[in-house]
Amino acid sequence: MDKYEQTKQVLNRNVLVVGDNEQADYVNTELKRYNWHGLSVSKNCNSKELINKLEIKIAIVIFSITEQSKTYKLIDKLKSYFKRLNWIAVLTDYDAKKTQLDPLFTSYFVDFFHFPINYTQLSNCLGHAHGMAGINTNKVGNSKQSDKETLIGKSKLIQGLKEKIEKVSQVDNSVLLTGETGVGKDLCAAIIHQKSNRADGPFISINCGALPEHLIHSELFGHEKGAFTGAINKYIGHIEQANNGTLLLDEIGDLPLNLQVNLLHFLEDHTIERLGSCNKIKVNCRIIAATHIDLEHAIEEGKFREDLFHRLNIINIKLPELRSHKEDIELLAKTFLSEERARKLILTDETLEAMLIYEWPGNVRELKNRLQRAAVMADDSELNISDLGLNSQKIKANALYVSNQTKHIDTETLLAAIEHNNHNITAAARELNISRTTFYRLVKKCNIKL
Ligand SMILES: Nc1ncnc2c1ncn2[C@@H]1O[C@H](COP(=O)(O)OP(=O)(O)OP(=O)(O)O)[C@@H](O)[C@H]1O
Repeated sequence: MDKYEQTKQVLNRNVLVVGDNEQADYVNTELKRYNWHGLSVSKNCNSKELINKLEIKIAIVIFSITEQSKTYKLIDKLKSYFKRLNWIAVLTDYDAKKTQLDPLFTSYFVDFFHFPINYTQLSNCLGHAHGMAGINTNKVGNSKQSDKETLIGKSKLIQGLKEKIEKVSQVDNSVLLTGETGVGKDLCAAIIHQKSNRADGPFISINCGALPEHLIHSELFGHEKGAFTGAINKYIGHIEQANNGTLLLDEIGDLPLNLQVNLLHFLEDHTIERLGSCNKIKVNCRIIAATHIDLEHAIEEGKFREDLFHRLNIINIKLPELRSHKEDIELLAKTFLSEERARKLILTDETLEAMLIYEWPGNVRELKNRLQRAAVMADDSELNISDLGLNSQKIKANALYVSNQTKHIDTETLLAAIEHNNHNITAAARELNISRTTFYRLVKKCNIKL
């Protein structure tokens, strides 16, 4: 790198600030005093808003503690644009005595702040994260191969999964990928596409849970100019964009019922109508749907159409939780670390042991995030347990929860959690530290009527 490039890199102190306008503007103004240039995006950011900010390496997201899981989804979505972004959280309503941070929190963020912000500390933290991200980006930029998606793991479960993927890629039927959050459903969908004879076509992915209900219809099916107030231009929807390729419908369980009908029609006759038009357009795309919820239970609850389920479920692949193939943890960890930075990072025996005891509720995503965070935070080349944000208490508590969960969380405990959380299943599952899928399974097993 010549002197000019070096200077440019030092001066390039850009930081993405994700949040509501007023808060983001306030943070940006303060950061300017420390020579940081904040580029704001809203929480409903679209691709146009993001595309000219791709050079950024660090980001701040401002959110309330009640929005933790929503924020993780947003970060996951942004990851498809910014592959190597180091995230810092700013909480609007943190109270050290009362606030309970979600177990996944430390796997998403390198650090967190709350109002009133100490901007000197925030600036130092940004400096550190920016420097480390610089090293990461250079490394990734050199390796074309890293763009290729691969499933890591030598266990029987992952080998079996690879074999299924191989078979499924050779046919053109719809596929339903199920499994807990972070087990690699999106990754498998991308691999199926890459291995199929549609590989030269587009791979389009849409998260049905991340879009407001009134936007999903036009996002999926497109619209004509003037179809509704605000439709200034024609818009080609995701299904049409995926013509000759593959469309991944992520979080299919969140698709509103009325759109489930439209999707079913599409799967039957492979034609769509853009909003505001009666013309049928033929589209040739393969559908892969993914969900971490129990769709059969959603059918019983009247939230998911049975006919659509059977259409999508022609091939069903259930991805294993990381805790059921712990023998892959070392390989996964070493591979992720080797992608992280130029300097070699070593896992000590003690760290590895702790990683094998921990039950990874957020699965491979959590493992990857914790290692990315550790790569930024570690003071030397040996990664220890605290660099991973795992202390021994947390590991034991987590192991206990999961072993309880797999043995017996009794009816009373389930009912109490449902009651405490005003029938909010996500919150009740979180209280018991189990996934929603497991929660529904247990509810079913205990014959509890929700
Ligand atoms: N076996 C694996 N080998 C390599 N990387 C993996 C593996 N499984 C998951 N990952 C990585 O873990 C992260 C999470 O995976 P992915 O987004 O595919 O999970 P998911 O099951 O779709 O989660 P969600 O239900 O929350 O959308 C990604 O970065 C993915 O590349």
